[in-house]
Amino acid sequence: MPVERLVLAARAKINLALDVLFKRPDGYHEVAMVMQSLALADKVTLTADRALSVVSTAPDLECGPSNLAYRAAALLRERCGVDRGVRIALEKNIPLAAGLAGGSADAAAVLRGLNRLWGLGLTLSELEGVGAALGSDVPFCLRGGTVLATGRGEALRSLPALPHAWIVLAKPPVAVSTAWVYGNYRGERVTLRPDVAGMESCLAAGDLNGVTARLANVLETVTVPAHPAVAALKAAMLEHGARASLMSGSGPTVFGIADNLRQAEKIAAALRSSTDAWVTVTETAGELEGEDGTTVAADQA
Ligand SMILES: C[C@](O)(CO)[C@H](O)COP(=O)(O)OP(=O)(O)OC[C@H]1O[C@@H](n2ccc(N)nc2=O)[C@H](O)[C@@H]1O
Ligand SMILES: Nc1ncnc2c1ncn2[C@@H]1O[C@H](COP(=O)(O)OP(=O)(O)OP(=O)(O)O)[C@@H](O)[C@H]1O
Repeated sequence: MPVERLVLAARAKINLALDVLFKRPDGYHEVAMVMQSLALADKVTLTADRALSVVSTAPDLECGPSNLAYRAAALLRERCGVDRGVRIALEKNIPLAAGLAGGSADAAAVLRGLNRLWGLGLTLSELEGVGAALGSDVPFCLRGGTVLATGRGEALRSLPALPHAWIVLAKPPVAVSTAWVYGNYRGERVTLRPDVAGMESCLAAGDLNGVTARLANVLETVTVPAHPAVAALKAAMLEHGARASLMSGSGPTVFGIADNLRQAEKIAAALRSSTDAWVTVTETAGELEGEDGTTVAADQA
């Protein structure tokens, strides 16, 4: 029976390391990043339809042709000469404009799902190529796990999985534009560059302490002065017992690494008096592949 409906997890990411090497002639910045998937996820439901449409649980999110999930479906349809549509329902659990790649994760889930729903037979590497045309974080969101991303973020090499870690996320009530952060980046203001090679060695050795000791993100030099709440949250994470804390991506979300679930819940509870906070856990790429069990046929929908 052909698949008529698919339910996919669109997982959030954090950047364990983010270095900016130089500004390229095409306007993008050359980066070196260690990226990590989280269990925190939007739920993306794809239902076969004649037209292309998006609905979402987030009242502030534009669901028309500018939505990244819509753009992903439209681009794949055009590239593969498909004459069908799809109804995309987004249950948004990842906060918007947070530095957690929520939109990119939705786009990646749509590409992965439509590859099956429309029977396209594209490889992961072909899907990553389509994803790169939508945004620099989309190829990573397709692959998942623990990954070294270079180029503008689209050139990927999978790394040994980060040892399972409990993560606390806290987002100050401000939205940060990624383009603004890169546009205001000045390399000369950076005092601490991430040791990406050292972090890779720690991952190969399964050394979580070594990874946490090397967390660094040069984009903090742009976002923190504009939003002091980010620095305050980083300090609060440590004060309440996190092993380490860092801003994710272009921010403003801060993540902390906790020793266990109990401690993570305790840190999140303490932070919730002043801001939104979530507890989640790291995910491996294998856990992403295992989602086929959520497929439902049309008559069960
Ligand atoms: C901050 C990160 O989220 C870290 O993972 C990514 O580097 C950003 O990825 P993204 O949101 O998918 O970014 P894109 O949608 O490709 O680009 C948004 C804007 O950010 C800037 N940008 C992005 C990526 C990059 N390597 N250099 C840049 O200068 C560009 O001005 C671009 O117009
Ligand atoms: N499906 C989507 N989900 C969330 N945001 C979307 C989506 N489609 C388009 N957007 C737009 O993209 C902007 C950035 O949202 P997103 O949640 O992806 O940010 P982010 O977490 O900072 O991403 P990144 O870490 O990749 O820079 C939002 O302000 C929103 O207008």
